[in-house]
Amino acid sequence: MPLSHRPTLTQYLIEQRRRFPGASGELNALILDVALAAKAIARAVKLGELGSAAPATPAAVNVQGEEQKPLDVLANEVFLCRNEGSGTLAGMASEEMEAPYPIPDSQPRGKYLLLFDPLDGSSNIDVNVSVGSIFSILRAPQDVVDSGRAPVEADFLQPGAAQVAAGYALYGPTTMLVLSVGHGTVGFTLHPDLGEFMLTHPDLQVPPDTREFAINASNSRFWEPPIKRYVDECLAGASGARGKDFNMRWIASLVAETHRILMRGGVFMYPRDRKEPARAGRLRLLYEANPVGFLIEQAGGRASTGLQPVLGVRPGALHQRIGLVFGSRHEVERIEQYHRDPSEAEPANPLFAERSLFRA
Ligand SMILES: O=P(O)(O)OC[C@H]1O[C@](O)(COP(=O)(O)O)[C@@H](O)[C@@H]1O
Ligand SMILES: [Mg+2]
Ligand SMILES: [Mg+2]
Repeated sequence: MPLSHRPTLTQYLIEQRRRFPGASGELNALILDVALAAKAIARAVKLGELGSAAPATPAAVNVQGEEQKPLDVLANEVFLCRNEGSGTLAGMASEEMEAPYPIPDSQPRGKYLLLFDPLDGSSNIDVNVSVGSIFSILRAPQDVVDSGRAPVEADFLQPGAAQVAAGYALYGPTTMLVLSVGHGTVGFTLHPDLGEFMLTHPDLQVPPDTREFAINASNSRFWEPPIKRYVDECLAGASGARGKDFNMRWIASLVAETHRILMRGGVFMYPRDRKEPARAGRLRLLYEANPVGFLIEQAGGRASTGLQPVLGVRPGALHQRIGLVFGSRHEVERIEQYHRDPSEAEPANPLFAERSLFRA
């Protein structure tokens, strides 16, 4: 399609509002501010060592107990500054901050809550591999809107199914914005000269079947039996129970893995495991699992904890972690089936078990 005919993000949002009159202009304004934040972060990421994101000395540690990269801090600041004055928000919550961020009294308040992982996959920055930003938009509870009080943690603890919109920006060879406002999942590519996100992927669909899986295999000795079984069967390939060969990928950047799956299918697993029994998983429910789950399900895929749809989980804490499995529907359903049926949890064939590469 010629560039002149491609809708911009603004045109797409206006068109959505015309087709689905329930969507308000406030939501559009909020999404455009998030997109502007993404453009600023994309610019900082592209400058790399030439940019101004100075290393903290000593290295800062965030509420997750993880070392903060300078770009984590900068991306967080950009999200806060760009969105606090939008007039669309009652409050924000970030993976990088312990408590919710109240909108300053000097700024107008709105009816939405914005939750974000300002820079995802930040362990990849130094090696120049794709990173991204993930965001989730919820409605603030009515009493927050009516009273104008600052939202507290409990106001953010809504299941993923309640999301009004979710998306991510991917800072890769091209900068992309992938978005769902609840009517499918679409992708925009940032035109570097025009500075506009142009609609390039108007109807992303995750194919129901795949021969590609992604998991951090260094954790294999901690996996629970259903995941061990699934991965062993993939590795056994054409000679095993599945009767076909599989390919494996691991980028260690959730945004990049999600994007691959939206482009060509696949299954991603960061399941609950026995590595740190007190921790329910690696990924954060509110900033990672829910927005990714929303995008994947809106594209016809499936997102699960292994035991239940992730979008149905009622959060218990702002920084709650969770096991996550998502992607091509038939594979995710198979993994859920392995979780439901403990008698099937270990492979029956001893020869197959012996051959397993990842058996502890
Ligand atoms: O290093 P691991 O254990 O493979 O974990 C990788 C996972 O951690 C994350 O990087 C977590 O995100 P952050 O960079 O925002 O902390 C995910 O993007 C990715 O899937
Ligand atoms: Mg992350
Ligand atoms: Mg992060």
